[in-house]
Amino acid sequence: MAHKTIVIGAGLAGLSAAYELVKAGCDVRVFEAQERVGGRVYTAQMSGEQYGELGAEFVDDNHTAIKDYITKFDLQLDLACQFPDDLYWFIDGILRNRNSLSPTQSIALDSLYAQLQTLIEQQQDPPITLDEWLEAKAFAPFASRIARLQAHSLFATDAETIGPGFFAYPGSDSNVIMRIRGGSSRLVDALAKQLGKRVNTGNAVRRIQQIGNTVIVNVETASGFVEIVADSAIATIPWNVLRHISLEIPIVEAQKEAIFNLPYGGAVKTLLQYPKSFWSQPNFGLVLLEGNYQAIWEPTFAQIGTTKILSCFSGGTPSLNLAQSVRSLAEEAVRAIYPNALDTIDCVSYDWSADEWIRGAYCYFGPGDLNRFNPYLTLPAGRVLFAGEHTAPVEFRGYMEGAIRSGQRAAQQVLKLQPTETEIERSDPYFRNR
Ligand SMILES: Cc1cc2nc3c(=O)[nH]c(=O)nc-3n(C[C@H](O)[C@H](O)[C@H](O)COP(=O)(O)OP(=O)(O)OC[C@H]3O[C@@H](n4cnc5c(N)ncnc54)[C@H](O)[C@@H]3O)c2cc1C
Repeated sequence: MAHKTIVIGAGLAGLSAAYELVKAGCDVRVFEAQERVGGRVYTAQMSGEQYGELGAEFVDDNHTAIKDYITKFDLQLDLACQFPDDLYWFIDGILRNRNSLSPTQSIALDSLYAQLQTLIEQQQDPPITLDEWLEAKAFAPFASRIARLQAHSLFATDAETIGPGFFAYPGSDSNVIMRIRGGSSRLVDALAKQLGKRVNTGNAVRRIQQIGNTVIVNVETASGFVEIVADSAIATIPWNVLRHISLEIPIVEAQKEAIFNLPYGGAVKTLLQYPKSFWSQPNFGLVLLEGNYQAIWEPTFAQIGTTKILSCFSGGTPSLNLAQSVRSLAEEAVRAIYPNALDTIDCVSYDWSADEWIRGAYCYFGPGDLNRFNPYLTLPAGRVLFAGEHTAPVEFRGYMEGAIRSGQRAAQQVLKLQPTETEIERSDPYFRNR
């Protein structure tokens, strides 16, 4: 009798875990609260057969696990940006990239990155916020502004809350970022197709219990609550959602504390569609700016059609104050850089903090929490394993790469579990014939 595993959540972590377990011969069922799979991967189709991403978009060159799946499922990658040339800062009304910074600005930035690198090398996790750390180190004002901007645009949080120990991990020092041709959802769809009817959407898990060696998961379906029994479970849902689910499992206090306290930033992504291009450089690039939206780029760079989309990203506290004005505020952000911007023809926007099954953008670590929580992110709680971007190796947290790696790691943890008594009983002819 095959080992039975319940996977909770059909984002990239859950789908990867399920896919790997099915390949290894396990009996897997995936329960997803929403009617669609993908979680924070969500491609929006816009007019003219163009598309943009409301969630995850960029694939870094060193993101090998996602690139392996992309190859395996016969998907293609398109170039999005090359660094340093395509990274711009719009500061004090001037659009600059690394080549056009003043010597003083360059030195300030080099000094910031060198100090952050030292934090990584020495595994330091100072018990102060990034804001306090910037003050304490007396960086030049330009470097501090860039760091605060990156807290919003990359980590979806504020310099006043994130710890410098976590902020130091920028994810990758990749020179190239790419995107999946046809949209990130293509990868989700490919994984879900492999799993077929094992994936149950519109099924929210409300309780996870372990009794003896059996895991019992309570699921809310369209026709009421059902209890599903298995040998193990993998919970891939964000911890700010998991903390609202009843957990009756053997879990150590420190891990519970991490589940209840791991913070998530906020993010809104607003896609503006324009009748044609109006910017100067061939690749709009990745433009970081201060204000309501802190990053703008063009997902249609390698797409066919004359219409163009700009992705406008708002992270941290500013993202919580956009309310109903997303379109006009995003248009305003674009006009700040390009006063001759055309009128938009379409707009789609998504607020990740308002999604009750995600409740934020991605996890971040407050002062001193990186070293405090790290040992408990992947620790099994009895026969319940944890996956999701928040449990990935630190440099891949907040990325699709992290979600996939975490799912693959949790699948390996399941495979290492000893057969339960139920399994032994089921496979023993004496028990089978009784
Ligand atoms: C705005 C934004 C931009 C991003 N940009 C990038 C990028 O450019 N590149 C990149 O690599 N990454 C990016 N990311 C991060 C990336 O999207 C995530 O790291 C990754 O998709 C997380 O996958 P996951 O499986 O861990 O979680 P999720 O995708 O959140 O999956 C968890 C699933 O669990 C479900 N769920 C929740 N509660 C329950 C329950 N009780 N019962 C059943 N199901 C439940 C949810 O509905 C969800 O589908 C971005 C994220 C956001 C929000």
